[in-house]
Amino acid sequence: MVADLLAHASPGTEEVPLTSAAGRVLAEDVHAAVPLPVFTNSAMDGYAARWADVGAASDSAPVSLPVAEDLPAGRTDVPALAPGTVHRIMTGAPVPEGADVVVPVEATDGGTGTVVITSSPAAGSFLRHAGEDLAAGTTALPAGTVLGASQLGLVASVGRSSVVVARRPRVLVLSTGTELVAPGEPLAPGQIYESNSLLLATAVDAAGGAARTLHFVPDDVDQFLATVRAELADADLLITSGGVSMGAYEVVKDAFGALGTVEFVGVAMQPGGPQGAGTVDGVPVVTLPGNPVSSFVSFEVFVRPALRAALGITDPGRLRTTARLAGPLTSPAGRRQFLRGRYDGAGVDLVGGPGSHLVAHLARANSLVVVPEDVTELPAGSEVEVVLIEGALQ
Ligand SMILES: Nc1nc2c(c(=O)[nH]1)N[C@H]1C(S)=C(S)[C@@H](COP(=O)(O)OP(=O)(O)OC[C@H]3O[C@@H](n4cnc5c(N)ncnc54)[C@H](O)[C@@H]3O)O[C@H]1N2
Ligand code: MOO
Repeated sequence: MVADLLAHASPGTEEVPLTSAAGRVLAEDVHAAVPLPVFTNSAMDGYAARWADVGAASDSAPVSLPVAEDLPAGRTDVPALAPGTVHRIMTGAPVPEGADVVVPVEATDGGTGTVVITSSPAAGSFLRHAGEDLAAGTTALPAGTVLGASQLGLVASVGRSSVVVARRPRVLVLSTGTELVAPGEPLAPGQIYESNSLLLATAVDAAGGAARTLHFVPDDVDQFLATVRAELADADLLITSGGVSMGAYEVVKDAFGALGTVEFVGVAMQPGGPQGAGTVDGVPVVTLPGNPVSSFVSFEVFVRPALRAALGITDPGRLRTTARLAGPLTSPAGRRQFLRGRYDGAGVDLVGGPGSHLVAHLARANSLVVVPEDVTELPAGSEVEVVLIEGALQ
């Protein structure tokens, strides 16, 4: 449902300089305007030679040859190599026509007028051939690729200074709850610090969206609706937290329920049971439960993959693996449970219990352990499905 809502919320594309493209998602195929390597060049500092001239060199029968040219990296006029001569060459310099081997400087006396070569690598050694990494005209990166360090390095290597990327969906984040107080302020009895908006905004940004946090509101339907409606026009998605369960003061459910365009349901999962989704004034809305772990897990399960799919990311889900449970667990029948875990590459330890208020335990987790609806207990050593979340293996 969230994926369907967001599929129509894709906010188009924009061209950005490569220097501000980190983390963005390619909206075009990037073609290689040049091959990689751009030209055949040396992998070693040494001497470009003809193997026929140097192949037999040894300590007991060294080969002495005149050095015809000096080729530092960046030299653009490279004369061909005449038989019976060598060119001194540096790593990255173009290999001259006629050369079929580079003899590393360590196998020579390092001479500049004449060089004495005491051994030669096999014919063809230490040449990095034009196009062996990427042929000119082929696709360097397809649309849907997330641009991290190595991808940006590649795009720069084929000469591009800008790229067309998906615009970031603008995501409004709004927490509700009369008990909430901004961090840094004093707490009165019964009050707690508001944390979901920062948690969700950070998760939105990390998923590729552009979060804007509205000042959280108390459990007052009119104030809630006024706050939302004042901002909605500039948003591609609204995420709320809190106010969706069965209590007497469920501001989100009361306000949006009356509109008839947002559906509230109980999902057979834990945490994250009470959920809502729909549109308000035509803008997609997802209403997450207020318990912080429930908000986090709901975002992971429903919103993150939908947001990333809307951005055009080829593989929008988290990496999943199977791992052996360090200890036993129990799980309620009929609900898919997402327990917090710490995965070490082989096994997974549970971090805290199933309670959806356990934020300190959540912060120590690097994975979610998925327990299917029909499983009520598992012994230590069982294989479980593990979803790797931020910070996995770190
Ligand atoms: N009688 C029932 N009670 C509850 C049910 C139920 O089915 N029947 N479901 C429980 C489940 S499961 C969840 S999850 C919560 C969801 O409740 P709400 O979405 O209405 O959330 P709140 O009641 O507003 O808050 C729940 C909890 O989380 C704290 N909270 C809320 N917002 C924030 C925030 N921005 N930062 C930090 N902490 C927050 C809030 O203080 C509450 O402790 O309902 C159960 N109840
Ligand atoms: O199902 Mo609720 O989301 O755990 O506390």
